[in-house]
Amino acid sequence: MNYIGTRGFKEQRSFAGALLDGLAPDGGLYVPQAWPTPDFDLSAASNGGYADLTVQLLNLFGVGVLGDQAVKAAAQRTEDAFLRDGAVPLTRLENDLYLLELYHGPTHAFKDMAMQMMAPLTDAALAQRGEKLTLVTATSGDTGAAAVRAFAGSEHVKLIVFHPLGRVSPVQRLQMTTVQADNVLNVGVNGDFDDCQKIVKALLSEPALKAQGLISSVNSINWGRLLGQVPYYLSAAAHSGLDKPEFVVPTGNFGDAFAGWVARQIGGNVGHLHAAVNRNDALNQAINNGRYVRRQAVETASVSMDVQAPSNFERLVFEASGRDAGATRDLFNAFGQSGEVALSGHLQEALKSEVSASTVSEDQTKATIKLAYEKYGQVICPHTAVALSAALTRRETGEAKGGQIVLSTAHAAKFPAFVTEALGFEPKAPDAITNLYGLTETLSEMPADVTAAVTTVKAFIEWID
Ligand SMILES: N[C@@H](CCOP(=O)(O)O)C(=O)O
Repeated sequence: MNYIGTRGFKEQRSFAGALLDGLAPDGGLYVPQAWPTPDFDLSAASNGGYADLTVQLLNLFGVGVLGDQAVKAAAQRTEDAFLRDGAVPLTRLENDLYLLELYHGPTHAFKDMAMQMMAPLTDAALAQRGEKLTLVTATSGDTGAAAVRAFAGSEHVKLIVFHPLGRVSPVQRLQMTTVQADNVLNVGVNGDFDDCQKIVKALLSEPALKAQGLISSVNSINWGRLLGQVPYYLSAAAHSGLDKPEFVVPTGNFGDAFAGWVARQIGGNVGHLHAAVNRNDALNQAINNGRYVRRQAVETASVSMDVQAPSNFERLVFEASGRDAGATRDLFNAFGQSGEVALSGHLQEALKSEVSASTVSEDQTKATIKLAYEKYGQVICPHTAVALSAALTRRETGEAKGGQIVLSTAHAAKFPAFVTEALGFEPKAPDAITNLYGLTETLSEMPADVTAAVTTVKAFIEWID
Protein backbone atom coordinates (compact mmCIF):
# COMPACT_ATOMS: atom_id res chain seq x y z
CA MET A 1 0.00 0.00 0.00
CA ASN A 2 1.51 3.30 -1.13
CA TYR A 3 0.26 6.88 -0.98
CA ILE A 4 -0.36 9.56 -3.61
CA GLY A 5 -1.30 13.24 -3.28
CA THR A 6 -4.70 14.87 -3.83
CA ARG A 7 -3.09 17.49 -6.12
CA GLY A 8 -1.38 15.03 -8.46
CA PHE A 9 1.86 14.23 -6.60
CA LYS A 10 2.53 10.81 -8.07
CA GLU A 11 5.88 9.84 -6.62
CA GLN A 12 4.39 7.25 -4.35
CA ARG A 13 5.27 7.28 -0.67
CA SER A 14 5.19 4.37 1.73
CA PHE A 15 3.19 4.87 4.93
CA ALA A 16 6.41 5.92 6.68
CA GLY A 17 7.13 8.47 3.94
CA ALA A 18 3.63 9.95 4.14
CA LEU A 19 3.87 10.06 7.94
CA LEU A 20 7.19 11.90 7.93
CA ASP A 21 6.17 14.31 5.14
CA GLY A 22 2.81 15.31 6.65
CA LEU A 23 1.81 17.06 3.44
CA ALA A 24 2.71 16.15 -0.15
CA PRO A 25 5.40 18.45 -1.60
CA ASP A 26 2.87 20.15 -3.94
CA GLY A 27 0.64 21.07 -0.98
CA GLY A 28 -1.81 18.20 -1.53
CA LEU A 29 -2.84 15.71 1.14
CA TYR A 30 -1.77 12.07 1.04
CA VAL A 31 -4.38 9.40 0.32
CA PRO A 32 -3.96 5.68 -0.36
CA GLN A 33 -3.17 4.96 -3.97
CA ALA A 34 -6.31 2.78 -3.95
CA TRP A 35 -8.74 2.01 -1.14
CA PRO A 36 -7.91 -1.42 0.25
CA THR A 37 -10.43 -4.25 0.35
CA PRO A 38 -10.03 -6.17 3.59
CA ASP A 39 -9.68 -9.92 3.19
CA PHE A 40 -11.09 -10.32 6.69
CA ASP A 41 -14.51 -9.59 8.15
CA LEU A 42 -14.39 -6.05 9.57
CA SER A 43 -17.37 -6.60 11.86
CA ALA A 44 -15.91 -9.77 13.32
CA ALA A 45 -12.56 -8.02 13.79
CA SER A 46 -14.32 -5.13 15.52
CA ASN A 47 -15.95 -7.48 18.00
CA GLY A 48 -12.55 -8.48 19.32
CA GLY A 49 -10.39 -6.08 21.33
CA TYR A 50 -9.66 -2.57 20.08
CA ALA A 51 -5.93 -3.22 19.80
CA ASP A 52 -6.43 -6.32 17.64
CA LEU A 53 -8.79 -4.46 15.32
CA THR A 54 -6.32 -1.59 15.08
CA VAL A 55 -3.44 -3.91 14.20
CA GLN A 56 -5.45 -5.39 11.34
CA LEU A 57 -6.47 -1.98 10.11
CA LEU A 58 -2.94 -0.56 10.28
CA ASN A 59 -1.60 -3.52 8.33
CA LEU A 60 -4.29 -3.01 5.70
CA PHE A 61 -2.94 0.51 5.17
CA GLY A 62 0.72 -0.44 4.88
CA VAL A 63 1.81 0.51 8.38
CA GLY A 64 3.54 -2.89 8.50
CA VAL A 65 6.55 -1.22 6.82
CA LEU A 66 7.41 -0.07 10.33
CA GLY A 67 7.59 -3.65 11.59
CA ASP A 68 5.11 -5.90 13.39
CA GLN A 69 6.35 -4.90 16.79
CA ALA A 70 5.81 -1.18 16.17
CA VAL A 71 2.29 -1.78 14.86
CA LYS A 72 1.33 -3.89 17.86
CA ALA A 73 2.87 -1.48 20.35
CA ALA A 74 1.07 1.52 18.82
CA ALA A 75 -2.30 -0.23 18.83
CA GLN A 76 -1.82 -1.46 22.38
CA ARG A 77 -0.79 1.97 23.61
CA THR A 78 -4.09 3.43 22.39
CA GLU A 79 -6.09 0.70 24.04
CA ASP A 80 -4.15 1.01 27.30
CA ALA A 81 -4.45 4.79 27.37
CA PHE A 82 -8.17 4.85 28.01
CA LEU A 83 -10.38 2.17 26.64
CA ARG A 84 -12.62 0.24 28.98
CA ASP A 85 -12.98 -3.49 28.46
CA GLY A 86 -11.38 -3.25 25.03
CA ALA A 87 -13.95 -0.89 23.54
CA VAL A 88 -14.71 2.81 23.43
CA PRO A 89 -17.58 3.49 25.88
CA LEU A 90 -20.88 3.68 24.02
CA THR A 91 -23.74 5.13 26.03
CA ARG A 92 -27.33 4.51 24.96
CA LEU A 93 -29.41 7.68 25.26
CA GLU A 94 -32.66 6.35 23.89
CA ASN A 95 -33.87 3.95 21.22
CA ASP A 96 -31.16 3.62 18.62
CA LEU A 97 -29.38 6.81 19.74
CA TYR A 98 -25.90 6.45 21.22
CA LEU A 99 -23.07 8.67 22.44
CA LEU A 100 -19.58 7.43 21.63
CA GLU A 101 -17.40 8.67 24.49
CA LEU A 102 -14.04 9.41 22.96
CA TYR A 103 -12.77 11.60 25.78
CA HIS A 104 -11.36 9.21 28.37
CA GLY A 105 -7.74 9.64 27.34
CA PRO A 106 -4.95 11.60 29.01
CA THR A 107 -6.16 15.04 27.81
CA HIS A 108 -9.86 14.18 27.83
CA ALA A 109 -10.49 14.69 24.13
CA PHE A 110 -10.84 12.36 21.17
CA LYS A 111 -7.51 13.55 19.75
CA ASP A 112 -5.74 11.32 22.28
CA MET A 113 -6.94 8.23 20.47
CA ALA A 114 -4.87 8.86 17.37
CA MET A 115 -2.09 10.81 19.03
CA GLN A 116 -1.21 8.00 21.45
CA MET A 117 -0.71 5.85 18.36
CA MET A 118 1.17 8.50 16.37
CA ALA A 119 3.96 8.86 18.90
CA PRO A 120 5.23 5.24 18.79
CA LEU A 121 4.70 5.02 15.02
CA THR A 122 6.71 8.20 14.52
CA ASP A 123 9.47 6.90 16.79
CA ALA A 124 9.60 3.66 14.79
CA ALA A 125 9.77 5.50 11.46
CA LEU A 126 12.59 7.70 12.76
CA ALA A 127 14.50 4.77 14.23
CA GLN A 128 14.37 3.00 10.85
CA ARG A 129 15.96 6.03 9.20
CA GLY A 130 18.18 7.04 12.07
CA GLU A 131 16.76 10.58 11.86
CA LYS A 132 15.16 13.23 14.04
CA LEU A 133 11.98 15.17 13.25
CA THR A 134 10.44 18.58 13.80
CA LEU A 135 6.66 18.44 14.18
CA VAL A 136 4.65 21.61 13.63
CA THR A 137 1.01 21.62 14.60
CA ALA A 138 -1.92 24.00 14.52
CA THR A 139 -4.59 23.70 17.15
CA SER A 140 -7.89 25.18 18.16
CA GLY A 141 -7.38 23.45 21.49
CA ASP A 142 -7.59 19.68 21.55
CA THR A 143 -4.98 18.56 19.00
CA GLY A 144 -2.24 20.63 20.60
CA ALA A 145 -2.94 19.33 24.10
CA ALA A 146 -2.99 15.71 22.92
CA ALA A 147 0.19 16.21 20.89
CA VAL A 148 2.08 17.83 23.76
CA ARG A 149 1.08 14.96 26.02
CA ALA A 150 2.03 12.28 23.51
CA PHE A 151 5.38 13.73 22.40
CA ALA A 152 6.72 15.55 25.50
CA GLY A 153 10.14 14.18 26.35
CA SER A 154 10.61 12.36 23.05
CA GLU A 155 14.30 12.10 22.19
CA HIS A 156 13.80 12.23 18.45
CA VAL A 157 11.01 14.77 18.06
CA LYS A 158 10.81 18.54 18.55
CA LEU A 159 7.21 19.72 18.73
CA ILE A 160 6.02 23.26 18.05
CA VAL A 161 2.32 23.95 18.63
CA PHE A 162 0.59 27.07 17.30
CA HIS A 163 -2.72 28.05 18.85
CA PRO A 164 -4.85 31.17 18.33
CA LEU A 165 -4.05 33.40 21.29
CA GLY A 166 -6.99 33.76 23.68
CA ARG A 167 -9.18 31.56 21.50
CA VAL A 168 -8.81 28.17 23.16
CA SER A 169 -10.42 27.33 26.50
CA PRO A 170 -8.32 28.04 29.63
CA VAL A 171 -8.13 24.28 30.35
CA GLN A 172 -6.97 23.52 26.81
CA ARG A 173 -4.29 26.22 27.11
CA LEU A 174 -3.12 24.93 30.49
CA GLN A 175 -2.91 21.38 29.13
CA MET A 176 -0.41 22.65 26.57
CA THR A 177 1.52 25.34 28.39
CA THR A 178 2.09 23.69 31.76
CA VAL A 179 3.94 20.69 30.35
CA GLN A 180 7.58 21.47 30.98
CA ALA A 181 9.55 19.59 28.33
CA ASP A 182 12.62 20.85 26.48
CA ASN A 183 11.41 19.41 23.18
CA VAL A 184 8.08 21.29 23.22
CA LEU A 185 7.38 24.91 22.29
CA ASN A 186 3.92 26.47 22.60
CA VAL A 187 3.25 29.53 20.49
CA GLY A 188 0.18 31.75 20.82
CA VAL A 189 -0.62 33.36 17.47
CA ASN A 190 -2.47 36.65 17.10
CA GLY A 191 -5.05 35.24 14.72
CA ASP A 192 -7.51 32.38 14.34
CA PHE A 193 -7.03 28.64 13.87
CA ASP A 194 -7.01 29.00 10.08
CA ASP A 195 -4.04 31.38 10.36
CA CYS A 196 -2.23 28.75 12.45
CA GLN A 197 -3.03 25.97 9.95
CA LYS A 198 -1.88 28.17 7.06
CA ILE A 199 1.40 28.79 8.88
CA VAL A 200 1.89 25.06 9.49
CA LYS A 201 1.28 24.21 5.83
CA ALA A 202 3.78 26.88 4.78
CA LEU A 203 6.40 25.65 7.25
CA LEU A 204 6.20 22.11 5.87
CA SER A 205 7.58 23.31 2.54
CA GLU A 206 9.92 25.98 3.87
CA PRO A 207 13.44 25.40 2.45
CA ALA A 208 15.19 26.99 5.45
CA LEU A 209 13.57 24.42 7.74
CA LYS A 210 13.80 21.45 5.39
CA ALA A 211 17.55 22.12 5.24
CA GLN A 212 17.67 21.40 8.97
CA GLY A 213 16.07 17.96 8.78
CA LEU A 214 12.71 16.26 8.52
CA ILE A 215 9.64 18.34 9.22
CA SER A 216 6.06 17.06 9.49
CA SER A 217 2.78 17.73 11.31
CA VAL A 218 0.45 15.86 13.63
CA ASN A 219 -2.68 17.59 12.37
CA SER A 220 -5.18 15.48 10.48
CA ILE A 221 -3.56 16.68 7.26
CA ASN A 222 -1.11 13.89 8.17
CA TRP A 223 -2.53 10.60 6.93
CA GLY A 224 -1.13 8.72 9.93
CA ARG A 225 -3.10 10.93 12.36
CA LEU A 226 -6.31 10.45 10.44
CA LEU A 227 -5.85 6.70 10.12
CA GLY A 228 -5.71 6.47 13.92
CA GLN A 229 -9.30 7.73 14.05
CA VAL A 230 -10.77 5.03 11.79
CA PRO A 231 -10.84 2.12 14.29
CA TYR A 232 -13.33 3.74 16.65
CA TYR A 233 -15.95 4.01 13.92
CA LEU A 234 -15.60 0.31 13.16
CA SER A 235 -15.56 -0.66 16.81
CA ALA A 236 -18.56 1.52 17.76
CA ALA A 237 -20.65 0.34 14.80
CA ALA A 238 -20.00 -3.28 15.75
CA HIS A 239 -20.67 -2.81 19.46
CA SER A 240 -23.89 -0.84 18.91
CA GLY A 241 -25.50 -3.82 17.21
CA LEU A 242 -27.03 -1.34 14.75
CA ASP A 243 -27.16 -1.98 11.04
CA LYS A 244 -25.24 0.74 9.20
CA PRO A 245 -25.68 3.41 11.89
CA GLU A 246 -25.59 7.07 10.98
CA PHE A 247 -22.63 8.86 12.58
CA VAL A 248 -23.08 12.48 13.57
CA VAL A 249 -19.71 14.18 13.94
CA PRO A 250 -18.92 17.54 15.57
CA THR A 251 -16.78 19.02 12.83
CA GLY A 252 -13.86 21.46 12.66
CA ASN A 253 -10.95 20.49 10.41
CA PHE A 254 -13.07 17.61 8.98
CA GLY A 255 -10.47 14.94 9.84
CA ASP A 256 -12.77 13.04 12.16
CA ALA A 257 -15.68 12.93 9.70
CA PHE A 258 -13.31 11.89 6.93
CA ALA A 259 -12.05 9.02 9.13
CA GLY A 260 -15.69 7.87 9.24
CA TRP A 261 -15.80 8.12 5.46
CA VAL A 262 -12.71 5.88 5.29
CA ALA A 263 -14.31 3.33 7.63
CA ARG A 264 -17.33 3.19 5.31
CA GLN A 265 -15.21 3.16 2.15
CA ILE A 266 -13.36 0.02 3.19
CA GLY A 267 -16.63 -1.80 3.90
CA GLY A 268 -17.23 -1.02 7.58
CA ASN A 269 -20.72 -1.14 9.06
CA VAL A 270 -21.01 2.64 8.74
CA GLY A 271 -24.09 4.30 7.26
CA HIS A 272 -24.77 7.95 6.64
CA LEU A 273 -22.23 10.56 7.77
CA HIS A 274 -23.40 13.93 9.03
CA ALA A 275 -21.01 16.79 9.82
CA ALA A 276 -22.40 19.18 12.45
CA VAL A 277 -20.70 22.57 12.51
CA ASN A 278 -21.04 25.70 14.65
CA ARG A 279 -21.40 29.26 13.27
CA ASN A 280 -18.10 28.75 11.47
CA ASP A 281 -19.92 26.88 8.78
CA ALA A 282 -17.84 27.14 5.58
CA LEU A 283 -18.16 23.36 5.16
CA ASN A 284 -21.96 23.41 5.40
CA GLN A 285 -22.17 26.34 2.96
CA ALA A 286 -19.91 24.53 0.50
CA ILE A 287 -21.89 21.30 0.59
CA ASN A 288 -25.37 22.84 0.66
CA ASN A 289 -24.90 26.10 -1.26
CA GLY A 290 -21.96 25.29 -3.52
CA ARG A 291 -19.72 28.17 -2.39
CA TYR A 292 -16.61 27.51 -0.34
CA VAL A 293 -15.65 30.77 1.32
CA ARG A 294 -13.03 31.40 3.96
CA ARG A 295 -14.31 33.99 6.41
CA GLN A 296 -12.64 35.18 9.60
CA ALA A 297 -13.58 32.62 12.25
CA VAL A 298 -15.95 33.83 14.95
CA GLU A 299 -15.56 32.75 18.56
CA THR A 300 -18.04 30.15 19.77
CA ALA A 301 -18.45 27.90 22.81
CA SER A 302 -17.32 24.92 20.73
CA VAL A 303 -13.90 26.54 20.24
CA SER A 304 -12.19 23.47 18.81
CA MET A 305 -14.56 23.72 15.84
CA ASP A 306 -13.83 27.38 15.10
CA VAL A 307 -12.43 26.48 11.70
CA GLN A 308 -13.35 28.17 8.42
CA ALA A 309 -11.00 26.35 6.04
CA PRO A 310 -11.32 22.67 7.00
CA SER A 311 -8.23 20.96 5.59
CA ASN A 312 -9.76 17.55 5.00
CA PHE A 313 -12.47 18.96 2.77
CA GLU A 314 -9.74 18.57 0.15
CA ARG A 315 -9.68 14.79 0.60
CA LEU A 316 -13.46 14.67 0.24
CA VAL A 317 -13.38 16.80 -2.91
CA PHE A 318 -10.68 14.55 -4.36
CA GLU A 319 -12.82 11.46 -3.78
CA ALA A 320 -16.15 13.04 -4.77
CA SER A 321 -14.61 14.28 -8.02
CA GLY A 322 -13.67 10.71 -8.92
CA ARG A 323 -10.07 11.26 -7.75
CA ASP A 324 -9.57 14.08 -10.23
CA ALA A 325 -6.25 15.48 -8.97
CA GLY A 326 -6.16 18.27 -11.57
CA ALA A 327 -9.59 19.59 -10.59
CA THR A 328 -8.74 19.27 -6.89
CA ARG A 329 -5.46 21.16 -7.38
CA ASP A 330 -7.14 23.97 -9.34
CA LEU A 331 -9.91 24.32 -6.78
CA PHE A 332 -7.66 24.46 -3.71
CA ASN A 333 -5.01 26.62 -5.36
CA ALA A 334 -7.76 29.09 -6.24
CA PHE A 335 -9.19 28.86 -2.71
CA GLY A 336 -5.70 29.42 -1.27
CA GLN A 337 -5.28 32.57 -3.34
CA SER A 338 -8.71 34.19 -3.16
CA GLY A 339 -10.35 32.47 -0.17
CA GLU A 340 -13.47 31.85 -2.22
CA VAL A 341 -14.47 29.32 -4.88
CA ALA A 342 -17.69 28.15 -6.50
CA LEU A 343 -18.20 24.38 -6.78
CA SER A 344 -19.70 22.93 -9.93
CA GLY A 345 -23.24 21.55 -9.59
CA HIS A 346 -21.88 18.12 -10.38
CA LEU A 347 -19.25 18.27 -7.63
CA GLN A 348 -21.76 19.64 -5.13
CA GLU A 349 -24.16 16.76 -5.81
CA ALA A 350 -21.31 14.27 -5.48
CA LEU A 351 -20.26 15.81 -2.16
CA LYS A 352 -23.83 15.68 -0.87
CA SER A 353 -24.06 12.01 -1.64
CA GLU A 354 -21.00 11.36 0.55
CA VAL A 355 -21.68 13.54 3.59
CA SER A 356 -24.44 15.89 4.75
CA ALA A 357 -23.87 18.93 6.95
CA SER A 358 -25.81 21.37 9.11
CA THR A 359 -25.13 24.41 11.27
CA VAL A 360 -26.01 24.61 14.97
CA SER A 361 -26.34 27.97 16.74
CA GLU A 362 -24.95 28.91 20.15
CA ASP A 363 -28.47 28.95 21.62
CA GLN A 364 -29.17 25.45 20.28
CA THR A 365 -25.83 24.29 21.68
CA LYS A 366 -26.67 25.61 25.13
CA ALA A 367 -30.21 24.21 25.03
CA THR A 368 -28.87 20.80 24.03
CA ILE A 369 -26.43 20.70 26.95
CA LYS A 370 -29.42 21.31 29.22
CA LEU A 371 -31.58 18.73 27.46
CA ALA A 372 -28.83 16.10 27.54
CA TYR A 373 -28.65 16.49 31.31
CA GLU A 374 -32.37 16.68 32.01
CA LYS A 375 -33.50 13.98 29.59
CA TYR A 376 -30.53 11.62 29.50
CA GLY A 377 -28.56 12.44 32.66
CA GLN A 378 -25.45 13.25 30.60
CA VAL A 379 -23.15 16.22 31.14
CA ILE A 380 -21.76 16.94 27.68
CA CYS A 381 -19.31 19.44 26.20
CA PRO A 382 -20.36 22.15 23.70
CA HIS A 383 -18.87 20.23 20.73
CA THR A 384 -20.83 17.11 21.59
CA ALA A 385 -23.91 19.31 22.03
CA VAL A 386 -23.52 20.67 18.49
CA ALA A 387 -23.57 17.13 17.16
CA LEU A 388 -26.37 15.93 19.44
CA SER A 389 -28.50 18.93 18.44
CA ALA A 390 -27.99 18.08 14.75
CA ALA A 391 -28.74 14.40 15.40
CA LEU A 392 -32.00 15.16 17.22
CA THR A 393 -33.08 17.54 14.46
CA ARG A 394 -32.43 14.82 11.91
CA ARG A 395 -34.62 12.44 13.93
CA GLU A 396 -37.43 14.97 14.19
CA THR A 397 -37.41 15.76 10.48
CA GLY A 398 -37.18 12.11 9.49
CA GLU A 399 -33.84 12.66 7.73
CA ALA A 400 -32.22 10.08 9.99
CA LYS A 401 -33.52 6.74 8.84
CA GLY A 402 -32.18 4.34 11.48
CA GLY A 403 -29.87 4.20 14.45
CA GLN A 404 -27.50 7.08 15.19
CA ILE A 405 -24.16 7.35 16.94
CA VAL A 406 -23.12 10.83 18.08
CA LEU A 407 -19.42 11.35 18.62
CA SER A 408 -18.76 12.81 22.07
CA THR A 409 -15.41 14.43 21.56
CA ALA A 410 -14.35 16.11 24.79
CA HIS A 411 -14.99 16.16 28.52
CA ALA A 412 -17.40 18.91 29.61
CA ALA A 413 -14.90 20.07 32.26
CA LYS A 414 -12.63 21.38 29.51
CA PHE A 415 -15.27 24.09 28.90
CA PRO A 416 -16.63 24.83 32.39
CA ALA A 417 -17.86 28.39 31.79
CA PHE A 418 -20.34 27.61 29.01
CA VAL A 419 -21.46 24.31 30.50
CA THR A 420 -22.10 26.04 33.83
CA GLU A 421 -24.16 28.71 32.06
CA ALA A 422 -26.25 25.97 30.48
CA LEU A 423 -26.69 23.76 33.54
CA GLY A 424 -26.45 26.13 36.48
CA PHE A 425 -23.68 24.05 38.04
CA GLU A 426 -20.07 23.36 37.19
CA PRO A 427 -19.24 20.03 35.53
CA LYS A 428 -17.23 17.73 37.79
CA ALA A 429 -13.63 17.73 36.60
CA PRO A 430 -11.27 14.76 36.65
CA ASP A 431 -8.06 15.21 38.69
CA ALA A 432 -6.01 15.59 35.51
CA ILE A 433 -7.90 18.83 34.83
CA THR A 434 -8.26 20.14 38.40
CA ASN A 435 -4.53 19.72 38.98
CA LEU A 436 -3.67 22.06 36.10
CA TYR A 437 -4.81 25.21 37.86
CA GLY A 438 -1.97 27.18 39.38
CA LEU A 439 0.82 25.43 37.46
CA THR A 440 3.47 27.56 35.74
CA GLU A 441 2.80 28.26 32.06
CA THR A 442 5.42 28.66 29.32
CA LEU A 443 4.22 30.33 26.13
CA SER A 444 5.70 32.43 23.32
CA GLU A 445 3.63 34.88 21.29
CA MET A 446 3.80 35.70 17.61
CA PRO A 447 1.90 37.57 14.89
CA ALA A 448 0.01 35.52 12.28
CA ASP A 449 2.91 35.67 9.88
CA VAL A 450 4.86 32.91 8.14
CA THR A 451 8.22 34.72 8.28
CA ALA A 452 7.86 35.15 12.04
CA ALA A 453 6.97 31.46 12.32
CA VAL A 454 10.04 30.39 10.34
CA THR A 455 12.26 32.46 12.64
CA THR A 456 10.58 31.05 15.75
CA VAL A 457 10.84 27.43 14.63
CA LYS A 458 14.42 27.79 13.36
CA ALA A 459 15.56 29.37 16.63
CA PHE A 460 13.88 26.61 18.64
CA ILE A 461 15.42 23.81 16.58
CA GLU A 462 18.87 25.36 16.81
CA TRP A 463 18.50 25.92 20.53
CA ILE A 464 17.72 22.24 21.08
CA ASP A 465 20.47 21.01 18.78
N1 LIG B 1 -10.18 20.83 16.30
C1 LIG B 1 -8.79 20.78 16.20
C2 LIG B 1 -8.25 21.57 15.04
C3 LIG B 1 -7.15 20.80 14.37
O1 LIG B 1 -7.70 19.63 13.83
P1 LIG B 1 -6.87 18.39 13.36
O2 LIG B 1 -7.82 17.26 13.45
O3 LIG B 1 -6.46 18.66 11.96
O4 LIG B 1 -5.68 18.22 14.24
C4 LIG B 1 -8.10 21.10 17.51
O5 LIG B 1 -8.70 20.91 18.54
O6 LIG B 1 -6.95 21.52 17.52
